[in-house]
Amino acid sequence: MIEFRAHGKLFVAGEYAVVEPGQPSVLIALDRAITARVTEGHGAGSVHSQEYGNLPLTWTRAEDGLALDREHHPYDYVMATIDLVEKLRAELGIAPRFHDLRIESQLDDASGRKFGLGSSAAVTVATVGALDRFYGLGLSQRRRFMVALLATIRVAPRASGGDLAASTFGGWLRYSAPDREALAGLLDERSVSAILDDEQAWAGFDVEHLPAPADLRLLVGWTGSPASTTKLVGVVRRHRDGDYAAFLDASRACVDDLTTGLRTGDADRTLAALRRARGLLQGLGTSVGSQIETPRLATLCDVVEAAGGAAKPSGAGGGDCGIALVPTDGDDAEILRAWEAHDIRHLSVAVQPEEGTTR
Ligand SMILES: Nc1ncnc2c1ncn2[C@@H]1O[C@H](COP(=O)(O)OP(=O)(O)O)[C@@H](O)[C@H]1O
Ligand SMILES: C[C@@](O)(CCOP(=O)(O)OP(=O)(O)O)CC(=O)O
Repeated sequence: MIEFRAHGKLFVAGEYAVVEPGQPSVLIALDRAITARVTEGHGAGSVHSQEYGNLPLTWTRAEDGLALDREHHPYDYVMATIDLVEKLRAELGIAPRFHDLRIESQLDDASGRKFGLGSSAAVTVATVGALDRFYGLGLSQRRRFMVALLATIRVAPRASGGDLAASTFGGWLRYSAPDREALAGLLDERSVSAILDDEQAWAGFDVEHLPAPADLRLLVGWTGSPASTTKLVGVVRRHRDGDYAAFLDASRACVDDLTTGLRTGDADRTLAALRRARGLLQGLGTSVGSQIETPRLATLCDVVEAAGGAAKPSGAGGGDCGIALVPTDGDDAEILRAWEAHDIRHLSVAVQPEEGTTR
């Protein structure tokens, strides 16, 4: 049996700005993953996951591609990924086979509730990885990311792909996105292989490992289910005015500072950059009239500040996780007690070490 694990993620800085091609962000991969296991299928393909309840998703082949059971399942991340990988397989002249894919997630709790740890990205990267091995496509790590992003564009055209990068490359990462609108256009016109080979099409995409912060510990708290990320990104899009350009500049400067803090092992600079990143998201929320930092996320952060650390919402906000960095000689117990008193759930996650190189 073939198995592939892909990790969850959290944004550290650069959210919202990162949806613009070339705008930098910082992310971490987490030691919680989604596993995709694949075996030979017979007469049809299937996908089993708690996400689909008791009814597996099934597909067969039609003359012009895959024939999906759309009545029971929407065209989701897994299906978009299978569709794209099958297209690439055909382009490479590899014979078609059916496969049964089994997905297992550590990114939800027992009831299937999501913590905002990047399950859509992890399931996409895990599916690409498992099918790459199943068909022997020989994709490099970088190409697996690219295929995952092309599949994601079909489902969430505005997503930055930062979560896919964290899931693919692991560790602490600096990431900026290519132009997904342009890539979406190319997907209608050209073969997948031609797009993967065209360096120009990926302008803006950059990913680089960063060292973990010196003398700082990571803490993550979950504040409850958020508003829809797609909706929040849409709200920000509709408010792109003069302030937005200033926000992008400030976000870049902040991410650059964070990058320097990490690279030079400067804990004070790293903490200061995280605080600035929190302020930028607060300002963005105010300027678009949408709450990115909810009252509970504010409490999560304030508790950490009072204990000498720095914290901010991670990702789109409106709920979900806050991320904190605290000096290693500080008292975590005090923070965790205060979080608990405010009904903020501490998630015991750690950073998943980097895998391979990003080049
Ligand atoms: N275990 C899984 N099996 C199949 N698909 C999954 C699984 N987990 C997540 N997904 C896909 O990802 C989507 C959730 O994405 P999203 O709401 O963005 O959550 P997250 O913030 O965790 O990425 C689901 O609707 C589904 O399409
Ligand atoms: C706003 C963003 O920059 C970050 C959103 O991060 P989240 O981690 O909150 O998103 P989902 O897991 O997909 O719900 C949008 C993006 O980068 O695509």
